[in-house]
Amino acid sequence: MGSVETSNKDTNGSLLNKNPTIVFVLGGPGSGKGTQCANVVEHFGYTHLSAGDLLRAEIKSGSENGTMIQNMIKEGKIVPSEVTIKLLQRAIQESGNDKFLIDGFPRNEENRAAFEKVTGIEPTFVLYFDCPEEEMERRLLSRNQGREDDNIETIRKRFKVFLESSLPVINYYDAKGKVRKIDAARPVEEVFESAKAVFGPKTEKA
Ligand SMILES: Nc1ncnc2c1ncn2[C@@H]1O[C@H](COP(=O)(O)OP(=O)(O)OP(=O)(O)O)[C@@H](O)[C@H]1O
Ligand SMILES: O=c1ccn([C@@H]2O[C@H](COP(=O)(O)O)[C@@H](O)[C@H]2O)c(=O)[nH]1
Ligand SMILES: [Mg+2]
Repeated sequence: MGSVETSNKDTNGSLLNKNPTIVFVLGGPGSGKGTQCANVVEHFGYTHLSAGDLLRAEIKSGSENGTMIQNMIKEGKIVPSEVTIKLLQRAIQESGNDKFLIDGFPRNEENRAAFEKVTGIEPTFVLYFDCPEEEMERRLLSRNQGREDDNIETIRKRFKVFLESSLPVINYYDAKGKVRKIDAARPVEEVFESAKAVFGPKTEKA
């Protein structure tokens, strides 16, 4: 595993020069982050980067970190920041866009601090999909996408990690006035109406 690149013009110049809009999309497992990001992409022209999807693609690619990532995902654990941040940086740079929904990251305080240090970027705001555990559990158990972590044992571990490690990140940004909290326990269309209000008519594609 390599070290995290430090913030400087050579490694991050193109990222910083574009001064991208970054929205962190957070919420418990199964709260509907991916579902709503797809809607936001459609309406507002953002690029959706799911950290979990990038990690799963890394496993499939046969990367040297693949086995480690796979084991951590099976246990619901958080992959080291340096791995996830490198994948995000690469995806941002390859996208050609300047506005991003970063879904499911940062997952803990270390992720958050490392991302800000490496990229020099703070999110414009944080979209937080708030949903009760019973509803998230129901959704995950009927998702049927063949995810190795959608079983009750791993789901419980993921809920625990969310409460202990990810909620503090949301609280950190809340204290800075950056959190836009949405009641995600409603039908998809209603949740999206609330999300639309956050992004606002000014950024909607014609
Ligand atoms: N508002 C909703 N009402 C009912 N079902 C929903 C709603 N939003 C999403 N779902 C369904 O719940 C499941 C989980 O949704 P999704 O994959 O978007 O969640 P997620 O937050 O990205 O989960 P994860 O953190 O595990 O990646 C999917 O099967 C999706 O179709
Ligand atoms: O920043 C991240 C994002 C994800 N993980 C690991 O992946 C799984 C699945 O993530 P989803 O967002 O539900 O797709 C998660 O439980 C972690 O094990 C990560 O380590 N860091
Ligand atoms: Mg998801």
